[in-house]
Formats: sequence, C-alpha cells, structure tokens
Amino acid sequence: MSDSEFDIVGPEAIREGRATDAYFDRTETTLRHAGKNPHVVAEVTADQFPSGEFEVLAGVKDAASLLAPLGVRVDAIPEGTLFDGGPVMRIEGNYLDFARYETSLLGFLSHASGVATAALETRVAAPESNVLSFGARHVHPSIAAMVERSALLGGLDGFSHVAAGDVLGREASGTMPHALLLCFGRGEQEDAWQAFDEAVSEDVPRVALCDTFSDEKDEVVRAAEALGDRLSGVRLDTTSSRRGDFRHIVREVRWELQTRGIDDVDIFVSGGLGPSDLRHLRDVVDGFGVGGYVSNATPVDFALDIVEIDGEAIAKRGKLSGVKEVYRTADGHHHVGLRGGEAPADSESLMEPLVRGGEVVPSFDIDAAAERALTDAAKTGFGAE
Ligand SMILES: O=P(O)(O)OC[C@H]1C[C@H](OP(=O)(O)OP(=O)(O)O)[C@H](O)[C@@H]1O
Ligand SMILES: [Zn+2]
Repeated sequence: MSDSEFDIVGPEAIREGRATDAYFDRTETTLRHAGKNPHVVAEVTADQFPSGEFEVLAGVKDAASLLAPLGVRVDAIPEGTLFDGGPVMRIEGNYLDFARYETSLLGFLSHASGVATAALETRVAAPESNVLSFGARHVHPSIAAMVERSALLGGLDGFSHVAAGDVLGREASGTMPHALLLCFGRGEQEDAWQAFDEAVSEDVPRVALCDTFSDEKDEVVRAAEALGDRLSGVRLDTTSSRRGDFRHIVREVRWELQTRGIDDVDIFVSGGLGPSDLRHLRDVVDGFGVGGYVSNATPVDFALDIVEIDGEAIAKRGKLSGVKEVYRTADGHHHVGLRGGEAPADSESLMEPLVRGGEVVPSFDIDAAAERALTDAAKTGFGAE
C-alpha cells in the first residue's frame, strides 16, 4: 500500500499496467492457463455507424506513448480530427501484449476527447474572441495538464493552470480573484488594483476584476480612474444572483468607458459561461474565461473491441466484425468500410500509422491539431447554430 502524499495513480502504475480493471488480471491468468494468446485486431470506436454528431479526437499522444513499448502495431486518425463514427484507432498484436492497457488507453482518449470537443464548441461560438480555459479548479489536479492541453487542442487561446503550463511548455495566464479585492477590504478596490499594478511583473496585462463589492459600472470607472492608461482590461465575473442581463451590463460598461474617451480597455467576462452565452456576448466583449463547460465535459464513450482473431472477422453483439477503414467524403461526412474495400469517390482515408516497431510515428503539435479541428469543424458544420 503506497503511502504517497496524495491518493493519485501515478505514471509508474500506468506504465506497468496496474492502472487496469481487475478483470484483465483474471483474463491474463485464464488465457495463460489455457495457453491462448491469439493475434487480434482491436478497434477503438464510439459509434459503430457515422452519427452526424461530431467529436474531436484527443489524448492520442499519451495513448501512443502507452502502446509503443508493447510490441503492437497501431493506426489512428490524427489528433484534432473530428469523427462521428467508426474506429478512431486500430491495434494489431498478440492480445495479452496489450489487454491490460485497455483501461488506461480508453481513459486517455475518452476524457481528453470530451474536453477537446467542449472546447471546440466554445471556440466556434466566438471565433474572433480571446477564449481562455479557466476550469482547472473543477477537476482533480493530477489531470490539469490533460484538461489544458485538450482545451488548446479544441482551439482555445490559453489556460490558467501554472503546473499544466510547465508540462506543456506554455505560460499560464489569468487576471485576479475576488479574494484579492476582499483582502484589501470593502471600498478599497483602488488600493487592490494599484497594489497589483505595483507588484506584478510588467508582462502581465493589468486586467482589473470589477464586480466584488459594487456595481460593475461603478467599479470599472473607478479602475479606469485608478490605473489610467495602465489599465488594459476589466473582468466581469458577475455572480448569477446579480447577473440579470449580462449583455446590457457589458454595454453599460463599454458606454461609460467610451464616454470618457477610453477605447483601449478590453472587457472580459467569465462565470458559468457556455457556447450560447459566448454567441450572445461575442459582439460586445473582447474575451471570455470559460471554466466548467470545458473542464467538466463528459468523456467520449469509447470502447475497445476485438474485430478479428487470427485473420477471421469476429465481434460481440452490437459491434461490427472485420477490420475497418474510415473515410471522409467531400461533403465532410464520414464513411466506414471494410479494410481493402472500395473507398467512396472523392474521399480521404483517415487512419494513419501511429506506432511501428516500438516507435511512435507522428510528432505531436498542439497548434497543428487545433488547426485540424478548426478546419474539420468548418467542413462538417460542427457547432453551427
Ligand atoms: O464558472 P466557470 O465557467 O467554471 O468559470 C470559472 C471562473 C469563475 C470563477 O469565479 P469565482 O468562483 O468567483 O472565483 P474567483 O473569485 O477566483 O474569480 C473564477 O473566476 C473562474 O475563473
Ligand atoms: Zn470570485
């Protein structure tokens, strides 16, 4: 029993195959006892048939790292690709070489793909706006890097979690919490904003949180008067009990700034926002902090199913036997067919080599994957209202 500081399943357990469901231990014991370890092809699939409901594939980088040392051959559709049916990954090898890794494999793909899909929904809802991932507080700290990487892969512009930034090699960003204003006390907002301006390094934009004690309009005018042209933005995180017509509040704030000749102060909003809020506010605000809608996204319901054993097509009830290819047709839809079958006219086959000879084939670039997701979103009409 490990006496580690926190109850967290670490990378060692994942690598050793202990991050698995107990029935895979039983499976290994039983198959070894019976002298069975067939050569299989297994596919990761969410929907057997194209559903028209697209999701973003993410988590492929960690999945590749997990599978590479196992002596299996893996193909997958690239990270960031939108899919709506058929396999997203195919594993070929002796079943016992990878059986116990199913749990972690699906966990890597399911959770990250759910978060990336939610992030893309917010991205396409406000394509011109600055949208930051602020939801790390809602999830277990051990998965913050997955959440923030998936948010970037879904097209978001930045994130708030510092340690996730260490993992991703990117700078976390954010403004200031209500706790800062509270520590200076009621009526002392100017002192708080000015102390922030004096203390925080110059490269951090001066974005004042303006909704702690009094009306947003009042606090914004006071922040502008307190910081002058050092103020680069204001954040309104108006709590739901006071929110009313958030759009109207933002327009009042913009009016009070503009009537004072202040045109270069950005207005950011946050707090319980989802795609419909972003669509409703995108023409009056400059940026969004989106938290729970992205970080708390439902994982994609992937399953790993054997579809061929020793060259014979086979599948459990509810699944399609045989090794399949996935194609994207010219109209952005997907087509699933048996490997070796005829590809639809004007289609592209989506599966690419992921692991060969123990090596991960592709390099992984978050920005390229995000670009792919945005391109696919346009092709498929993803998130269109
Ligand atoms: O609601 P979500 O979409 O998850 O957004 C997460 C936002 C909202 C939250 O406000 P508070 O809970 O008031 O926290 P703080 O006082 O630190 O701003 C905090 O500012 C996060 O950045
Ligand atoms: Zn707050």
